[in-house]
Amino acid sequence: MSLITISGYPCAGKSHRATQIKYSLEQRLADPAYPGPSLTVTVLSDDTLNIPRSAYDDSRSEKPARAALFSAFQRHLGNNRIVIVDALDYIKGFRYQMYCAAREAKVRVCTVYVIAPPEQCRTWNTSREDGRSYAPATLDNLIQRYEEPSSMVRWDSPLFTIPWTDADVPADDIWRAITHGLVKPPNTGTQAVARAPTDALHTLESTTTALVSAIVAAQSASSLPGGTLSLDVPTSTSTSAPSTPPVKVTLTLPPRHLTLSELGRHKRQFITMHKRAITLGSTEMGKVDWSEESVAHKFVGYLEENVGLSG
Ligand SMILES: Nc1ncnc2c1ncn2[C@@H]1O[C@H](COP(=O)(O)OP(=O)(O)OP(=O)(O)O)[C@@H](O)[C@H]1O
Repeated sequence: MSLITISGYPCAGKSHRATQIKYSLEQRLADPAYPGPSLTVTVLSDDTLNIPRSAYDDSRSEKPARAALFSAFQRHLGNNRIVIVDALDYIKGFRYQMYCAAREAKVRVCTVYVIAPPEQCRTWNTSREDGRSYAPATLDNLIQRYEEPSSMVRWDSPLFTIPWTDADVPADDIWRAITHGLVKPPNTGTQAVARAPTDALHTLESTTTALVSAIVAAQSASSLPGGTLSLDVPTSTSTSAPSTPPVKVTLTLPPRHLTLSELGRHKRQFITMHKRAITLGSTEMGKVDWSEESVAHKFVGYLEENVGLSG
């Protein structure tokens, strides 16, 4: 019935907030002053799935961990549940993917951004007594790669921001969002299809090519390598109908210049991975949405994961 996605730096206090939110929701569910259907609140986290913090030490172990979280989330999305995904959820593409699945399941969504300064996260990580600390280098790396949620994008909104200094969570606002907020119907952009559309391969090729060209152009226009790039990716729709805006993406790159051949290699790998899904209708991460916007965001997520680690 509802999805609450928690996102924040490692050791920023996400589980602490998830516990507060769960408690506040359960209080309201038991209170006749808040009439409504009978719901259960389920928290999904690395801990409930027995994923150790060391899974984030490298991309080989991180990917299956994320896939496990995503499939647990899909299994739990149901009519009588409020699902709280208490995880790093630091990749924009991953939050987008959960949002698409939630819309497909016609559930209400909201995102909770748990904020703590890096220094505070390091302190809490060091003083942690539950044996669930991150390796210091992993913690720093995750903070560096963290993609902040934004209330300006539909997959992160409504967005509730909780600073580390706040004693409480905005329980009433969260309650309203997930019990009375708009249930967005699946649209052409988020509807997963049983079979890929016939132009899926073309979309894969053209969107990834456009994105690679936009990265190359942005790199040559910038004096410093790396950093965060905001790109407009032209799509076939925006090219043929100028009133349709290009897809806007933000991409965080490692501090070095990416060559066209490296980007081309990642593009080919991404296409190969997804070609299989054209025939199967899904990947290990679930059904595939073949819209140009979705492909662009997925490719951005793929590049951020793979380019950052291959340098
Ligand atoms: N607001 C807070 N005040 C005091 N200590 C806190 C606060 N938030 C978190 N901590 C401490 O930081 C540590 C990690 O907290 P928590 O598990 O909530 O963080 P997390 O973001 O869920 O971590 P992870 O990234 O490992 O999932 C715990 O030892 C906890 O006591």
